[in-house]
Amino acid sequence: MKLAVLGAGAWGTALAIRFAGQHQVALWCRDQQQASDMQAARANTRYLPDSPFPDSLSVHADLPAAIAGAELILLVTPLSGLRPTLKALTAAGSCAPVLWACKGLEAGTMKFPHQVADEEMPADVPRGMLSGPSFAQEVARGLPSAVTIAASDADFAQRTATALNTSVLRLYASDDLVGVEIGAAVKNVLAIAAGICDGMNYGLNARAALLTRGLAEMARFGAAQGARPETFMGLAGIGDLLLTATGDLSRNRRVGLLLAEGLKLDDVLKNLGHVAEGVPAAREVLRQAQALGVDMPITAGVCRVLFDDAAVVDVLQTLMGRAPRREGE
Ligand SMILES: NC(=O)C1=CN([C@@H]2O[C@H](COP(=O)(O)OP(=O)(O)OC[C@H]3O[C@@H](n4cnc5c(N)ncnc54)[C@H](O)[C@@H]3O)[C@@H](O)[C@H]2O)C=CC1
Ligand SMILES: O=C(CO)COP(=O)(O)O
Repeated sequence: MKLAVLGAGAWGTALAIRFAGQHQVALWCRDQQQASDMQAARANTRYLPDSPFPDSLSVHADLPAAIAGAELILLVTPLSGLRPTLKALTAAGSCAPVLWACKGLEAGTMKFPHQVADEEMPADVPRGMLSGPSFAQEVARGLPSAVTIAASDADFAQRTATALNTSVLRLYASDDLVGVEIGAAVKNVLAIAAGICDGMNYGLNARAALLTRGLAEMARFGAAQGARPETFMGLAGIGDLLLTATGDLSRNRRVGLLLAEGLKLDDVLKNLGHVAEGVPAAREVLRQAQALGVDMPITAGVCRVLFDDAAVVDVLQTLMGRAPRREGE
């Protein structure tokens, strides 16, 4: 199959390398200089210096050239690039199916990626999301991983999972697109919380409680939007939550660790050198939860630390001071 991967950060590059083992892959990078550098080095020296490009991977700075003849487009910019990139695809007359791999809700609109896609893509073009526990560095190195392809069109999800499956990247199919998108957005917020918790040395008990109650929050938010409960027990729910909240390769967890050291958010983001989707997602998830009347105390606490300069000890006191309740609530 001929694939186009749009976005040459860590994740787009890792997916391009992985799928180039079996397919012809065109990797699009919006920056001409970075594209030339990658072409010359046959590697993404900025994000994945130790993972050389297979011969079947070509690099492009020109979008129409990258998507020419593509049978499937993987859109792997940060979430802020989803709408502009979909607009550019539509302007270029593309009607190839699209899978996005960016995680979050659109900043300012609270929209899920599929809602943005519904606004920007022709209605009949198949679309969905690739998500799940997958650090770019490990996927690029060919370490074993498993992720989910979700689409409202179950046949499209299954066909695409079958076509892209490799011996080191196992693909599962799901038709719960909104559930998978919610897992992806909320787990990043919870990974920031886990980083704060570990950075403050609150202990392993605290982290286990935080993640369990965080998962309950994720599932409540999902239930209010018609997602299936079992999705949150799957790769794109608890799977990605465990990885991101406990794995030190996570940028979102790192945000939390640095905040716990006392750094201000602006300095944290400057130091990171990568996108941390949990930061904009926290605000959008909380706004949407409030609009739906869903209680998300951990997300609210993360927002207080991120945007209101609240002291972590005060947020902890608020969380621990809540009235006892039944665990299923
Ligand atoms: N890195 C990882 O392990 C994983 C990342 N993701 C998701 O993939 C998305 C991308 O993440 P990374 O590649 O890791 O980010 P990154 O921070 O490594 O790189 C982002 C890249 O996107 C480029 N970019 C920014 N806006 C753009 C736009 N409008 N059009 C084209 N390119 C644009 C930047 O120049 C940069 O090269 C995020 O939503 C992230 O949550 C998902 C799974 C794993
Ligand atoms: O989504 C990811 C792994 O599945 C990557 O998480 P971070 O963006 O926190 O690094």
